[in-house]
Amino acid sequence: MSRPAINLNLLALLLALLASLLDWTAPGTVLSLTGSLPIVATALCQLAWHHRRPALARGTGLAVLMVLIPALASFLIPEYWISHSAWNRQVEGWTAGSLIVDWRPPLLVILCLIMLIASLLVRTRANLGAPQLLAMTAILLVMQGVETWHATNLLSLTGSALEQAALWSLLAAQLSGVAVNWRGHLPGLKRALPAGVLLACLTLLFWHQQKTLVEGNLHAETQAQSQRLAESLSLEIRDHLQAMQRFANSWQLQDTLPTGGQWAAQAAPYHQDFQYFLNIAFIDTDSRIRRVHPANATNQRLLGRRLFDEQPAGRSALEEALSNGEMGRTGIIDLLQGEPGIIHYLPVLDDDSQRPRGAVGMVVSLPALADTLFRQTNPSHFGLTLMTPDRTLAERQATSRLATWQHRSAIDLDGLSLTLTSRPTLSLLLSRLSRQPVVSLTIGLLLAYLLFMVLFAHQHMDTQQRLMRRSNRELRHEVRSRTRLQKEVEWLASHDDLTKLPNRRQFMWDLERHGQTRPLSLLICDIDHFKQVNDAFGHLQGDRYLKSIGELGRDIIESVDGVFARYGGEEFIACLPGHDAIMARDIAERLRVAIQQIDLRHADGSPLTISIGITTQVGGDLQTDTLLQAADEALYAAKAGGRNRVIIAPPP
Ligand SMILES: Nc1nc2c(ncn2[C@@H]2O[C@H](COP(=O)(O)OP(=O)(O)OP(=O)(O)O)[C@@H](O)[C@H]2O)c(=O)[nH]1
Repeated sequence: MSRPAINLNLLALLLALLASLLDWTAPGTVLSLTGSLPIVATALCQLAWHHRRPALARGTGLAVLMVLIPALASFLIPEYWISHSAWNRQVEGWTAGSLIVDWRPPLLVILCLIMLIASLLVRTRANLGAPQLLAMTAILLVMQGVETWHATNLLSLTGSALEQAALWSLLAAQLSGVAVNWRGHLPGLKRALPAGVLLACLTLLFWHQQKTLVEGNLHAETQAQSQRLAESLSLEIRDHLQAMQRFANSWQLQDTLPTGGQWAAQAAPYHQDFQYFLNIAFIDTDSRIRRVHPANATNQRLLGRRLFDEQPAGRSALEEALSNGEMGRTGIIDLLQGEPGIIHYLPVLDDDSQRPRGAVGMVVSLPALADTLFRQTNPSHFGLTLMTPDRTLAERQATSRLATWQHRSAIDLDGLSLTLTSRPTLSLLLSRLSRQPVVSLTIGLLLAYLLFMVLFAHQHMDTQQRLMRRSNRELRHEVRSRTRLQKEVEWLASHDDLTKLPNRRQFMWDLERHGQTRPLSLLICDIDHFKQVNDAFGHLQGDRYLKSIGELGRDIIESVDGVFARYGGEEFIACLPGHDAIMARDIAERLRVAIQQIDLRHADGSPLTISIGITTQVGGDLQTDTLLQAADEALYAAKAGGRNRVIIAPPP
């Protein structure tokens, strides 16, 4: 249980609770509490972990993940799988009018919490990727800081300052509690962590760039939509002016004032097409309203009224038509009907004199005109306002919550400048917002984690292989030295250490090996008066004499494919397979003479000599004891006969 880790966790818990409290008390943001609550739960989960309650920590962590993963999914799943409005339908029952964005924590907070909890679920073990998860949490937190300062996002993707501070504390708590356990994995971490962190950083940069691009495109798209709406308003005005021009011209051929019936019949189709005309009236040269359509009660009351008196704001426009025979248009005025609008006056000219006989007046209600236009867009997509520089003419509220974006489009209304302000709704934007940047971010972070795991495992395997290679080398070395030792032991067991000749036991085996060869001769050689050598020169010199005789004996006997061995003390023994007694005697003589001739002398200067007893088996089974005894007896005879001679034992 690490004290600093617990303190840092408590700090995180305090900060998260404070953030929740502020969210709770802030007006209208009660639902953003959901951003802080998972942080509180994660802090509790970490506290349980640091208090050595792993089961409780795992349970809490899994419960938080069960909330966070659907929240992350709502950022990832394409609109055509689960639409944004479907997500909203899930939550609108919880509190009236709430949207999914009110309930889910910001994207970067979700990712940070998932990393922190995942790190606990893998028991903060380096070989299960905990260092990479915590490093990615740190990178995400840095990104949150950057996003907070340069927030141009459609949605807030970051936690509040308090929430970010709480997340930093949670991260510090985990690091202070577990980093010490990773010391043993330093080579693996050195190889895997830089690559994993680099990929995570690149992923975040790529995500940031993609997100900016996607939001920019969406902004341009909704702005273009707003612009098209403004242009269609201008087109509408132009259309109705052209239509009314035709309407005015149609009266030129008629000499008399149109009857009420004629007027209604002609004006009705136009009114049908342009329903925002409050009326279409015929005004005589004295500015009196003589005919009006539609003939509703309001319009009926206008009949006979003199506009020069009744509507001074429109006088100059009317005079333009009645006096100059040109089309006149009022500015935006308060109409007699009590709403803002504009009136177009089109002269009706006498066909012969081309003098005005009156004018057609078209009264356009701007709220009604705007309404016609507004009806072209879905109220759940945009909030719209039509305004002059100093007054609002018409407004259409959206049925859904508005985003912060606002598009302004200028409208040229036959020389009058209006502004159409459109504000897209949050639902519209979120339903059109591409999920690709968040998908890339999630996949990129997952790949960064996997890259860490692969490199870490690779390094681990490398170390294991190195250790295995080293222990194999040591094992091979051990086997070699044991084999050498074994051979030495075997050699010592079968050889005489002084003369390096086979010893008696080995000789017996060799004799058995040649046991089937006939004839088979056996020689026993004994140095004459060797005791005197020892006595005169000492044992060491005696040993040197023994070695010299051994070397000479081996050379001569092995040159005829025989075996020469030390029989014991100053005695040697030889076996000559395939040699009969005569041949054996010749070889023995050669040996005797050779020894006499080398420079081995007694103290009195006389040469060292040997006596040799020979026996030969020419047939029958090998009778070692008999042979040995016969050779020994022959040797005894040689000694008794005066030494320095070769005696052949009599045949058995
Ligand atoms: N230096 C040395 N002397 C040895 C070794 N083995 C036996 N001897 C000596 O060989 C001598 C044998 O002496 P004896 O058995 O009396 O025989 P001898 O002196 O050779 O006389 P004869 O055999 O009768 O001619 C002894 O003095 C032993 O100590 C050995 O390995 N090294």
